[in-house]
Amino acid sequence: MIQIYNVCKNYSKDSAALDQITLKIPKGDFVFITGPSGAGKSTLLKLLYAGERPNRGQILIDGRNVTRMSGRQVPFLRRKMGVVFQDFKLIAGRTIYENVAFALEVQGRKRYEISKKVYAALKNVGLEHKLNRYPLELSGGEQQRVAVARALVVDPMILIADEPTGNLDPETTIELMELFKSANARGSTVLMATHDRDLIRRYPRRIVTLENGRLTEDREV
Ligand SMILES: Nc1ncnc2c1ncn2[C@@H]1O[C@H](COP(=O)(O)OP(=O)(O)OP(=O)(O)O)[C@@H](O)[C@H]1O
Repeated sequence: MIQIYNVCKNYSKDSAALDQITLKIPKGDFVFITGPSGAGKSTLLKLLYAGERPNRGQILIDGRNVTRMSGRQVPFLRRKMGVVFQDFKLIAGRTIYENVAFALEVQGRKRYEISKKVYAALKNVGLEHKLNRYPLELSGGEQQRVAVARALVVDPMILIADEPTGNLDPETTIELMELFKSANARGSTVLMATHDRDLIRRYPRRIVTLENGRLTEDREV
């Protein structure tokens, strides 16, 4: 369960990126965060993985107060999360295998367990045959599928995706949505920021709309 109470975030004194946001997201939900450019979508997601801190308000994830977490506790919070970005954010100097294995290595998992899980995660996105390649040798759609494998390899409690389909063609977008749907069916709570109205129509889910940092709509379709 994610509980967001009265959260405000200002990057500068005169404008609020988020203004008094209150939101409850039960375990297993699939939520689209939508709204115009600059509405605060990315900021809201960043607060959840402690990439930014709110100026006011509280965020509880599974009963733990993210807003009060020390820097040392943040990596433990992130172990429960998979994050996917529009620009993939793969490490260029590491192979596909190494990119996906990284999160498990940080968790101190055993070598054979890592290789089993990485292979399964890459197979799930149809890229097990490219595990020795480097990110820049792959197409954009393939790179995003690696990023999804990296996010899902930890069996995340929460999958956070910030405009993940922004650089993808329509077919790859559908493949990615199907991967998110099955992760959700396996129990991950999914939060996905998107501008894409067609996508939201195609995959009817809970829709949270932000405008100018305010929550203007929260509906289930
Ligand atoms: N690091 C930052 N420093 C200063 N201002 C920022 C920073 N990040 C975001 N902002 C501002 O906060 C507001 C919300 O930005 P945010 O990126 O959360 O919006 P968004 O809805 O995700 O937009 P987009 O759809 O264009 O990505 C905007 O006015 C933006 O300019």
